[in-house]
Amino acid sequence: MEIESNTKQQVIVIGLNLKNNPRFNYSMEELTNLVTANNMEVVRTLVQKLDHPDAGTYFGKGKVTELGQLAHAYQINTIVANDELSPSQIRNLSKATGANVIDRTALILEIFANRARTREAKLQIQLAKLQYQLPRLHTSASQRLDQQTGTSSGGGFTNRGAGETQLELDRRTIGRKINNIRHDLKTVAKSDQTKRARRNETNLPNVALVGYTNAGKSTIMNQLVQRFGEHEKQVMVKNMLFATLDTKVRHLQFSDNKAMLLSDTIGFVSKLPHQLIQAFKSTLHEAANADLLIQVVDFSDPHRQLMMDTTKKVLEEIGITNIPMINVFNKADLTSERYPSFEDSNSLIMSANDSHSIDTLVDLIRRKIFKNYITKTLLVPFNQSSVVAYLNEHANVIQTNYLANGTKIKVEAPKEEMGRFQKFDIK
Ligand SMILES: Nc1nc2c(ncn2[C@@H]2O[C@H](COP(=O)(O)OP(=O)(O)OP(=O)(O)O)[C@@H](O)[C@H]2O)c(=O)[nH]1
Ligand SMILES: [Mg+2]
Repeated sequence: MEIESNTKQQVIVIGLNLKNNPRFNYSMEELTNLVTANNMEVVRTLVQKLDHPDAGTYFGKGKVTELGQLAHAYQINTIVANDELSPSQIRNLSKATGANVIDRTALILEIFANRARTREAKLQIQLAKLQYQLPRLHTSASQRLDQQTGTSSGGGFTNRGAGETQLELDRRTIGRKINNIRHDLKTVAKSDQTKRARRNETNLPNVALVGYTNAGKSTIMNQLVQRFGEHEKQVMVKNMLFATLDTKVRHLQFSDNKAMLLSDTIGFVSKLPHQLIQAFKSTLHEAANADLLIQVVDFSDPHRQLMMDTTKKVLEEIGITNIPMINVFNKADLTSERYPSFEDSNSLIMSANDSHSIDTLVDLIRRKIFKNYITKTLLVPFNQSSVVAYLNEHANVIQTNYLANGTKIKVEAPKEEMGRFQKFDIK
């Protein structure tokens, strides 16, 4: 549900531009989007150029004073920092400004906590939050963060009363909770593995949509499911960061009896908290096992190259390398670019809302994943009609003729599959 803008919590965002980082503006813009995604509103932005963050207060002394004055003048009681801060930086900055200080990691964890829907996603985010809180147990800022999160997400320790939660949070309790969650996650992972094994048995090509959050992955998934899958299996699309938090796999069936599995995955963002990397790893099995990755990029975003770099980095971080990838430069309808068109043979400029674009994308995907298909003409004796029936059901039958000595059938199938019918081969 949307909350009216006047009820949004107003915040000041702060960031350090270390050594004139060329990605700095992009990361500040991203932070603003993350703040908005967490139903808060950026009122002011304050940045400082430094070579290193101040070990005690993140910003340098003069800037901290300026921040305190700004917070006072605008009556803002929450400050969001663009980096992960140490517990003492949070404590000192909070004390010096009189405001609650949240760092980028806590913000992302908070968004995830509010979005998580499935049991696995909820467990993963609880685990990440506990790992974040463990070294911060005694900071006043973490108390406030606990109080905020205590009311916002379901499941686990967070749905108890805020005061009670704080009292309970000693290291031992957290340690025990972490163990319990790990145990629960193993059980969930086991049932997922079974499902995955069942899917792998089908031997279908696996294609995964990956990329930066809000690029249009789920929209593309829905367009493809609508045409080639079961209509009712649409996934959620929303104009917000991290709309998708769990991988969804759909079976797509083409009219020529070829089929594939398509996975929609969680979106990426830069400087992903390391506590969340494991969560990403476990929800990205499908991408890790894919035969083809489709990287979806918001082509209308001026930072698209940095977003692609982010995707590359996150994929590397979670160990997904060496899988063939095509690029979909989506949302071209918001630009003056002609679409659908190819930037190069692996990069399609398109719009998910345009059916011609979707056709072109499907062609591209099919060219990549059905490379191993070959066409043969077979002559199957009439007493082996089950072979003809099998081919009609599982392969792409292009032409059938009934001759005196059997059924002549021109058929397209994967090379390995075709080997089984070699004895009927007449060409
Ligand atoms: N104009 C335009 N909007 C698009 C296009 N594709 C997607 N959108 C919109 O972009 C927003 C995000 O789309 P999603 O499909 O949810 O994006 P996503 O990549 O799945 O995002 P996450 O799940 O957060 O990673 C939605 O408001 C879509 O309607 C497009 O080609 N053109
Ligand atoms: Mg999505």
